[in-house]
Amino acid sequence: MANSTSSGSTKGSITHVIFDMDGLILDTEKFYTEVQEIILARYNKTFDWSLKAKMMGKKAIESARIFIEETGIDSLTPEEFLVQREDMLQSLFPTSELMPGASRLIRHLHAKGIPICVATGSHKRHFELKTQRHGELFSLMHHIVLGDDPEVKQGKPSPDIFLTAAKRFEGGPIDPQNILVFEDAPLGVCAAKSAGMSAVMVPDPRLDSSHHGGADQILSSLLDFNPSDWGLPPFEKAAS
Ligand SMILES: O=P(O)(O)OC[C@H](O)CO
Ligand SMILES: [Mg+2]
Repeated sequence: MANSTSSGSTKGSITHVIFDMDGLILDTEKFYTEVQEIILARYNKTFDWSLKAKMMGKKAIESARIFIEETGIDSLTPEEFLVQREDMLQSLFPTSELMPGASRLIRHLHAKGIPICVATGSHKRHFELKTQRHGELFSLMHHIVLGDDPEVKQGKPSPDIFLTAAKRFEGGPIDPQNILVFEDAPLGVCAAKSAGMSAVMVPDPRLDSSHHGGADQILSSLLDFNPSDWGLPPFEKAAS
């Protein structure tokens, strides 16, 4: 995938950064895919990325409803789908690994004094499991907004979660024009843009490019991010 940038974004005015978590900081989307494939097989159906694109980034119950609607599995309710996947997810999440370039970028921005936070559709119980091995890295975040936060009325693509995250920075609410969001999911990019923020998308390469619309910049990996493109302090060394 070629890296690309669209015009019209507010490059140079970025003062704050919001990170998505699943599929962006942590390589956890593969767990959701694996578990969905297992459940679909029970109903003689197969997984496809257009379904995943509609589910990624949403709150659990919202994505479960989409799963049932889109697959037409009428013998399963969204709540039962969540129960079926829970044991499998609970054993996979504690093994979560970082996505390439995530640690380097988070540590760099933190060291340069750029306020950073996380806005994830993931709820608290899953967040704790996923971040078990990464507590020190997540402690660099000024704050973390979770999908089950009472202020987040609707999941992505609603802007709720990003506007809540903008409020909670020191001196908040921060003007959305000064915020850069990193996202892997089409609905996440849509939420960031609806919030009036700039969005860098780092999509899974298997996601069809028709789902890339709306992002201000598309990257193959966080390792390819150049802070100077956005007026942020440059890395001192090239990525290794
Ligand atoms: O991509 P996130 O971090 O918003 O997480 C959302 C769900 O938990 C997984 O798609
Ligand atoms: Mg994500």
